[in-house]
Amino acid sequence: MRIAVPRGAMFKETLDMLDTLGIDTSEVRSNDRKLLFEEAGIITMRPSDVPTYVEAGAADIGITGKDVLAEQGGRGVYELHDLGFGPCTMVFATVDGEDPAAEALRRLGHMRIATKYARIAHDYFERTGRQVEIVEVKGSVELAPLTGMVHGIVDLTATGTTLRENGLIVREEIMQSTARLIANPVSYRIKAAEIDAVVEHLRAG
Ligand SMILES: Nc1ncnc2c1ncn2[C@@H]1O[C@H](COP(=O)(O)OP(=O)(O)OP(=O)(O)O)[C@@H](O)[C@H]1O
Ligand SMILES: O=P(O)(O)OC[C@H]1O[C@H](OP(=O)(O)OP(=O)(O)O)[C@H](O)[C@@H]1O
Repeated sequence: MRIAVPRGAMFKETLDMLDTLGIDTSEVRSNDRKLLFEEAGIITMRPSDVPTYVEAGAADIGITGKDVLAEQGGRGVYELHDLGFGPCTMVFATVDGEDPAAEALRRLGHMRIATKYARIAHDYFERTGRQVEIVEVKGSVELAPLTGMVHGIVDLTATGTTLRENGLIVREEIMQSTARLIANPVSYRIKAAEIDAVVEHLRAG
């Protein structure tokens, strides 16, 4: 069985979880640049690429954030288990101390929002009856409103440090996210016993 493992924020806890399944992750831990670990059956990548590899069957199962799955909605993968780690919240945030009257007026019109999560942001504002123009950025989203380029951001927060350090405050919470175990639908049938054993083990905690 091949497993798609996200590097970055969920990397260490993912490897700790795989250890509990009896998978030897020592080579992965000691190798920053290598991507495919044949013996352990692990391939490593950015969290947002995990659904792509799992959907294509290049990995049988994978670990990624609920936020990633929401943003990429409609992927052909099964979501098997909430792993609980990697908690964070998708929020709408703006510059602190802004004039409430100006904000109320703007809500009647058109807001410009910077985000890496265009679909989540678009759907959220549409659902709540507001028109927005989405400005897609690749990272450090918190910078965008400080330059006046946008009125607010939709981004993940965990400790709140990044927002605070940049003078931004949470206006609205959009969704909670944690790491999820996903599976390729064909693998889920062909390797049912193996994958079921993993899920059972995780459910048992
Ligand atoms: N404190 C956190 N901040 C941001 N993301 C977190 C946090 N804790 C867990 N996560 C999860 O980790 C993912 C982001 O991980 P990371 O920052 O390593 O990725 P990235 O380099 O931004 O890659 P990508 O381009 O795939 O989003 C999020 O999608 C989320 O599910
Ligand atoms: O609330 P905090 O604990 O401060 O964490 C939130 C920050 O972490 C993430 O950024 P990441 O490090 O993934 O970089 P990015 O902005 O380039 O995506 C996220 O986009 C926030 O910027």
